[in-house]
Amino acid sequence: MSNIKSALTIAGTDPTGGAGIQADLKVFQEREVYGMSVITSVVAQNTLGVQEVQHLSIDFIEKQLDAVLKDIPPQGIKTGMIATVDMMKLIARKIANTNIPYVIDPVMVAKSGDSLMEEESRRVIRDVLIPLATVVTPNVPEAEILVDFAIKDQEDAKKAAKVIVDDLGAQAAVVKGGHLQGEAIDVLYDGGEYYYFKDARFDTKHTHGTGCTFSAVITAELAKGKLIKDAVAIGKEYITDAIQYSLELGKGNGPTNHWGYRLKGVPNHEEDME
Ligand SMILES: Nc1ncnc2c1ncn2[C@@H]1O[C@H](COP(=O)(O)OP(=O)(O)OP(=O)(O)O)[C@@H](O)[C@H]1O
Ligand SMILES: Cc1ncc(CO)c(N)n1
Repeated sequence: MSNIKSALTIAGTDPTGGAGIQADLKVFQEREVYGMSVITSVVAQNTLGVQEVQHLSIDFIEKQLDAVLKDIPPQGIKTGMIATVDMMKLIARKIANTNIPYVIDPVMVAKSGDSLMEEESRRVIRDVLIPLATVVTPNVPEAEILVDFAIKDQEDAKKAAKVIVDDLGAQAAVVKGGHLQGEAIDVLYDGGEYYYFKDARFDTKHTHGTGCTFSAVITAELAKGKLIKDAVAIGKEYITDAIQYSLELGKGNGPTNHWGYRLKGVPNHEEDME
């Protein structure tokens, strides 16, 4: 079994299982890579929002990272919620000297509107972590903060992806269109070409954890050795199916659900035709 591929997520938690570490591990399992996790912050949250956050100490995050990296080096790494500057600097130091594909989901604000990152960290993620990234996967509000201009349409999203690569130093960037109007179109720029990933938009509020799930698929596929554009294509197809079958669980925004699609049940949500 020496050709087993493993992936590591470094992120915060969601005890209701729809976002963060829990969502990432479910995706890794679905994509048939061995999933591992390092927790940065423990988050009391659910489908309604974030109630409280407790950060783990830098020392303890470092111990977790060493435990994994010295024992089972992964073929793909992703980071999600990294709330503080010190956490970012530690992670940069640990990842900088590896050649492992690295996906950054620059989680700043939860869908509920709750902040998941300190203000000062927004500059540090841009300056310290993004230059190390194989792929960065911002949503529109996150991309706006990273590039410092407003994104109103696909042309702006394209410009933002180019700035993240050419000026900020990532190998590739996908600006996700979930927050724009119309079809759900994500734009990938890899330093050479633009690729557009276009799919149906579903009329549902059950989209908790879509960003985590999408970036975890990309990480799993990079771990298997896929090209960036192919990994993103698989991520897009997966998240579209998982949103179509997302679950009316909880009192707020329910989680995505890929096995619903796999089992070919009746779709839970209709395509948004407007
Ligand atoms: N209603 C929808 N129907 C279909 N696809 C969607 C919908 N909303 C988002 N997507 C897709 O889901 C993926 C994640 O995009 P989104 O912009 O929602 O991420 P996000 O805001 O980072 O998510 P979160 O913060 O909840 O984890 C993208 O591929 C996007 O195009
Ligand atoms: C821990 C965590 N990471 C990311 C998100 C993004 O939605 C969330 N809600 N919680």
